[in-house]
Amino acid sequence: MSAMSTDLVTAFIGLATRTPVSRTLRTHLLPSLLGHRRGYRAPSLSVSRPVEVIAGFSREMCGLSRRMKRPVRRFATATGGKGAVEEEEDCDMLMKIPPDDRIPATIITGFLGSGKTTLLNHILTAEHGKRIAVIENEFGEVDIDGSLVAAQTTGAEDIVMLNNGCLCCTVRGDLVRMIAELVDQKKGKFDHIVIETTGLANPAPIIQTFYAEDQIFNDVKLDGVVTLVDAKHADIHLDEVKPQGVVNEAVEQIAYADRIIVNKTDLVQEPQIASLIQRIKSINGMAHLKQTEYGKVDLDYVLGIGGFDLERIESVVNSEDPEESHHDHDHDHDHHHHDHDDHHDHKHEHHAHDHSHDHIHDPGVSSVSIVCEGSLDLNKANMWLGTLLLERSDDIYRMKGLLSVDGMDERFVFQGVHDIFQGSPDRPWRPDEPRVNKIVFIGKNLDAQTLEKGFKACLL
Ligand SMILES: Nc1nc2c(ncn2[C@@H]2O[C@H](COP(=O)(O)OP(=O)(O)OP(=O)(O)O)[C@@H](O)[C@H]2O)c(=O)[nH]1
Repeated sequence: MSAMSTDLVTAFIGLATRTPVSRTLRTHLLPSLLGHRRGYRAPSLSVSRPVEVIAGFSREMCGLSRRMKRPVRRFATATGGKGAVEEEEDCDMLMKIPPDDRIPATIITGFLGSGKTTLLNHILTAEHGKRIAVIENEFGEVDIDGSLVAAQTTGAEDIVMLNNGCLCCTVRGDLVRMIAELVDQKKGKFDHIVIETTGLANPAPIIQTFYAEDQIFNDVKLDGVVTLVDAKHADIHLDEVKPQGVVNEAVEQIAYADRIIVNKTDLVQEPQIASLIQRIKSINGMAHLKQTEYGKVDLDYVLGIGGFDLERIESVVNSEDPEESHHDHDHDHDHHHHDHDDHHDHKHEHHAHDHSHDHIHDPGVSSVSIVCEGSLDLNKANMWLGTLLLERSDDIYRMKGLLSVDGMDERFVFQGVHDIFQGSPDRPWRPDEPRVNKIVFIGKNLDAQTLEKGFKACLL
C-alpha cells in the first residue's frame, strides 16, 4: 500500500475504531479495517512517530506526499493476504518511488454483440504507432474469430486467447499468468495491453486483479475501462431483472466504465439514442460518452485515457468543463450531476443532484454527484467517508472526488473501486479559484439525499 492510499485509508481506520490512535507513517491500516470483515489479521504496528490517525488527510501525510515525485499508483489492496513483511517492503519504497513507466492496460467490455471486437479491430488497424498486445477472452471458442485474425496481420503485436472460461471468474488466474508471461517474455516489444472481455463479464473482479495481484501491479497499470453499448438492444439487457444476488452484467459494465461507446447508432432513431444516453448517465454520470457506428472513435478516446490516474480525475469530476470531450458528439444536453430537474423513463434509476429529491429506495445502480463550495473538516470527512466505506463498500462500485480540505493548500483527489482506493494532494488551489468539492459515487442502492447530507455535514 502506498503512502497515497494510506493518506485516505488511514483516515478510515480511525473511523473504524472511532478513537484516535497513534501510529507511524509506516503503518498500513486498511488491512486491519478489512480484517474486521474478512478475518484478516493485521500486521503489528510499530510506533515510532505517532500522528493522529483521525487526521487522515493529515498535513504530515500530505507533506510526505508532496516530497514524492509522483503518487504511488497502488490502491490499497483488499486482499489482505500479503502480510506484514510485504507491507513493510511497500512502505520502504515510499521514499524512492520510480517513475510510473508501467505498461498501460485497457479493458474493453460490453454486452454480447455490442461491438467489442469491432472496436478492437479499429484500434489495431488505426494509425497510432502503438504496439498493442491483445488478450482476448471468448467463452469456449477455440479459434480467434475471423476479424481478429485480420487484425493480427495488421496491427497486434501479440494476441493471446483466454477461451476456457470468463475472465471475471474462472480464468482470472490465467489472466494474471498471461500478463506476467507477456511482460516477462516481451517487455519492450509492446506499449499497451488491450483486454477484451466476454460479453457476460463483470468488470469489477478484473479491475481488482490489477491492484490485488503484485505480479500485475508491478509492471502493468490499469489505464481505463471502455464499455460498448449496443444502441439497439441495450435496453432489453438493462431491463432484465436478475434473481437476488445475481448481477446484471449490462448494468455493471456501464457502471465501471471510464469511457462509454454507444455503438450501432445506425440501427436506431435519435430519440431512442437520447433516451438510452439518459439512462446510461443515470447509471454512470462519471464516464465520458460517445456515439459511434462500428466502433469508430478517435484512438485517444480509448487508449491512454488515465481513467485510474489521480492526475486525471479532474476531467472526470469536472463536468462543467467546456473542454469535456464527452459532450462532443452525444447531442444530448442533460447534465448528469446537479442543479437540474431530470426526468427519467426508468423509475429504478435516478440522476444525482446537488439538491434534495424524494427518492424511492432504489435497488438499481445509479450515480450520485455532489458539488458544493466550502472546506471540509478533516475529522468529520474522515469519519463520514470511513464509515460509509466500512458499511457500504460492496455497494459503492466507484468513487472519485476532488476535495477542498480545510487547512490544505492543495486540492485533494481520490478515487476508489469498492474498498480499494487511493488519494493524494493535487495542485494548489489558485487564489481566485472557488474551493468547490466534487465527488461522484456510482453504485447500488445509493441514496443521493443521504450521501449529500452526510457530505455537507462535513463542511465547516
Ligand atoms: N449495424 C451495425 N453493426 C455493427 C456495428 N458495430 C458492430 N456491428 C456488427 O455487430 C456484430 C457484433 O459485433 P462484434 O464486434 O463481434 O461484437 P462483440 O461485442 O465483440 O460480440 P461478442 O464477442 O459476441 O460479445 C458484428 O456482425 C459487427 O459487424 C455498428 O455500429 N452497426
